[in-house]
Amino acid sequence: MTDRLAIALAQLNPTVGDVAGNADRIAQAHAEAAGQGADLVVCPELIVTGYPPEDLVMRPAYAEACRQAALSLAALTKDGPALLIGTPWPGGGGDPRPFNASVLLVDGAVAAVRYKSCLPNYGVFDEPRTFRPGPLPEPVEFRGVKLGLMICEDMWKPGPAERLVEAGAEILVAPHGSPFRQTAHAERVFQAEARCRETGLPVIFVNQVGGQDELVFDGASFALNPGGIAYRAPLFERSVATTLWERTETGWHCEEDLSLEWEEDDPLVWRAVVTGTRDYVRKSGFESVVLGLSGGIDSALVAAIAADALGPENVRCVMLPSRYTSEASLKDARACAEAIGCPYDTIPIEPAVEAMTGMLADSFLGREPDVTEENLQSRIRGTTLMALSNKLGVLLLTTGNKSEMAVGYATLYGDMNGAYNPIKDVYKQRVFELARYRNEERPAGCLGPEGRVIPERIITKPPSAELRHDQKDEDSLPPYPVLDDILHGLVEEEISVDAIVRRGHDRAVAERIQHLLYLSEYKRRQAPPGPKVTSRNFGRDRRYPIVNRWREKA
Ligand SMILES: Nc1ncnc2c1ncn2[C@@H]1O[C@H](COP(=O)(O)OP(=O)(O)OC[C@H]2O[C@@H]([n+]3cccc(C(=O)O)c3)[C@H](O)[C@@H]2O)[C@@H](O)[C@H]1O
Ligand SMILES: Nc1ncnc2c1ncn2[C@@H]1O[C@H](COP(=O)(O)OP(=O)(O)OP(=O)(O)O)[C@@H](O)[C@H]1O
Repeated sequence: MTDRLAIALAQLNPTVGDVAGNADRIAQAHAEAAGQGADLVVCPELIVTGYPPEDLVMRPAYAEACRQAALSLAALTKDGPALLIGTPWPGGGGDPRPFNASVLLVDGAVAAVRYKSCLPNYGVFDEPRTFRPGPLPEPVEFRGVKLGLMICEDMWKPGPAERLVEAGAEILVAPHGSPFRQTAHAERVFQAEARCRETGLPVIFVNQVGGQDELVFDGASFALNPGGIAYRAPLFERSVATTLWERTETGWHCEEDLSLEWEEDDPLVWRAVVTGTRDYVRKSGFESVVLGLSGGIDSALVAAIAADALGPENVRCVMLPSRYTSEASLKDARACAEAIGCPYDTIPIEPAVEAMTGMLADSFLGREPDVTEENLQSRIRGTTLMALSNKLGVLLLTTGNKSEMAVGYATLYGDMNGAYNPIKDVYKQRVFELARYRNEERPAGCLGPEGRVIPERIITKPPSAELRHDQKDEDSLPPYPVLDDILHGLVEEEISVDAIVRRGHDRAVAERIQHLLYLSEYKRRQAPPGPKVTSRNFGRDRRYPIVNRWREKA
């Protein structure tokens, strides 16, 4: 039995499906932790496969490859620290779903395997679909110390911790695959404190970092003593840090090191969208991106995010002017590209607009120009940008904010073309806030320049799609503060139209926004993915039917 333990929190960035690469990442972390004098290295949930692996884990060959990779890592522990790693663990019996397991490797062998018992089935999670639940966990013994393993959701319910303390656990260890949303830190610490209070035991929380499709993992691992947080790991960065533990009269305690503070609000959201963009592009095998830079706020913000993610030299900005593009837009787009330091081209779309208009003249005979002609310009831009993507081997970023995507204010196969949308989960009001924030501060890990990156006029002028003369967004939509508040009510809060009217909104406006929200589900299902930053994104978090005649009256 030992009275001291050095436990490394390995906050790693795996790539889903890259089993060999993830095993290497674990081995590297193990070597670093060995250098720090660690006795045990704790990795995030399902680190061998990367979280969330979705239906992939139901392929027997995949689950078995993960298990084998986990077993082969035991060799590292012969002459080094022990390892706690997460992997799917096939269960047999005709059920294609494996267990979501934590494997303790000690002295070159498997010392224990424990399964996750509470499988989350809400929000973005649907684990009962792909994993089978395990029994309530029993503690595992390491150097005479009983560790209580709570795999992610097992920390979010009282049952597993209660069982573990009854069975003699001395330290609770919680490997996590917990995605970012603005409220995540508070939620996680709240749950860990609750388990700590109920059991009197300290908690080690180790989370993944990096982007995976629409999810971004912020890390933010921590150690919690019954007296409060003892250690905080960095945000959004890979880190391997060894914490020192001592057995005292009142139980195990982590030596305090609170040198790191966690940021809140704008810096957090900024780093989330940057991390999501960087990892989507890089993990998909691309180095650089292209986007249409219109002189408006949305594309300017996307260019700044992409430059922070990939370096300005890897963000190609293209102005695609039409007859409606103002002098101001031309100047603003160029000034923005210069401020960020991105390559910048101009490709006028007028020749294509004339050619398409001529081609369609007979078919459109006798019909007045309408939104068709407006959308044609957007589609010509979309096609041009996809041609650049094909020829130059760069991904196209799309730029529709959450407010626009909510009401369908975007053109299918036009400005919705693209691989990834960094601001898909950012309401328009927040777009302005983030632009102001980034002009004042460059957050940690960002590759773009210091100082102002978005010219002031882009932030202060009224938003316009410039698809016809004198067009303003507010001709078709309520002012953004009104629109965003109604949308927040309908999407994040899921409150009734009645409740929105009681909040002070006009009934006809609230009903119209609800109608547009339901109506444009078909567009959102065809929209590119983008990083989740709110409590409810369009995607896994909010699953509404496309064909839907339900409308609620105030
Ligand atoms: N239920 C349904 N299921 C599947 N498809 C459905 C559908 N209803 C219509 N459609 C199809 O969708 C088409 C209509 O959609 P779409 O062609 O996109 O066009 P639509 O939604 O009619 O127009 C695009 C709107 O977005 C605005 N816009 C465009 C570009 C940029 C911006 C901006 O500020 O960022 C704003 C533009 O001013 C206009 O108000 C229909 O013609 C039909 O083909
Ligand atoms: N003249 C243009 N040159 C290049 N890209 C354009 C141009 N006009 C529109 N786009 C692209 O289409 C997207 C939709 O833009 P649009 O100007 O219609 O409305 P928006 O949502 O207000 O966006 P932004 O604020 O970037 O202007 C833009 O973000 C941009 O990527």
